[in-house]
Amino acid sequence: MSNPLTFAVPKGRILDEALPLMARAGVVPEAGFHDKGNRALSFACEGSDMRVIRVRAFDVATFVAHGAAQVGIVGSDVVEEFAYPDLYAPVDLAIGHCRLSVAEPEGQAGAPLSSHLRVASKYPNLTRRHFERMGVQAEVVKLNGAMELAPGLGLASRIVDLVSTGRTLKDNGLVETSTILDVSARLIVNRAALKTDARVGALVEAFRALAAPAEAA
Ligand SMILES: Nc1ncnc2c1ncn2[C@@H]1O[C@H](COP(=O)(O)OP(=O)(O)OP(=O)(O)O)[C@@H](O)[C@H]1O
Ligand SMILES: O=P(O)(O)OC[C@H]1O[C@H](OP(=O)(O)OP(=O)(O)O)[C@H](O)[C@@H]1O
Repeated sequence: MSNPLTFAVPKGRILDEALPLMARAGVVPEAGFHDKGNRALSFACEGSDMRVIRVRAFDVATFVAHGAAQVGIVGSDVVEEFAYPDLYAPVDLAIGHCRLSVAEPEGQAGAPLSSHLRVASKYPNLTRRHFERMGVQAEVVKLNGAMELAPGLGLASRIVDLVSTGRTLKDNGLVETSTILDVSARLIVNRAALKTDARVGALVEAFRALAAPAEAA
């Protein structure tokens, strides 16, 4: 029998929307996966030679790019930030919608950009690339959360972070000044595994069929 196929999912907010899609594609982790007290990170799947691993969102891309997992689900923000050559994102799952945006303190918005800026973000590559396109050199202060605090505490003049409702920015006195990327969750696969393991191609087709818009009746 072949090795189990490893499917990586992020442990946080995409998961609730991803699980029903996964079930329709035949990926159903065993009951223990849903037990909040269970500290296991790897779960067998019902009726298939597959296992689901639960990791942090950025690590989903790393596991799949290195072939430690063959398939995964992750936001396009993460796919674009890493731009791993061995990672292929063939299906837009149309869940986990948000956007990656620049934000700054309310009173400062609209002021001209200087040629050098300090920006706080969890996305150093996308941030640098965005400001480069505008002829601005951005020094990125890498944070892993609570970016919204940075401008008020003098750590950076701007932030680049995910925005959905806009509530977090508003509650922290910031305004969105431009959008860098519209984000949704993607099915990702390891390119080599796609070529060598027919189960990977079959999963891509199963998710593609789910994501395709329903045909008019
Ligand atoms: N406000 C939001 N609205 C919708 N989708 C979001 C929002 N914030 C993040 N996302 C999506 O969810 C992903 C984060 O997923 P998740 O919360 O599972 O990560 P995590 O592994 O818990 O994160 P962390 O590494 O910060 O602990 C992001 O990469 C993005 O694609
Ligand atoms: O526009 P909103 O609907 O307010 O959502 C935006 C917030 O959601 C994300 O954080 P998350 O809740 O995932 O927590 P984190 O700070 O741990 O990343 C993001 O980093 C923002 O802080």
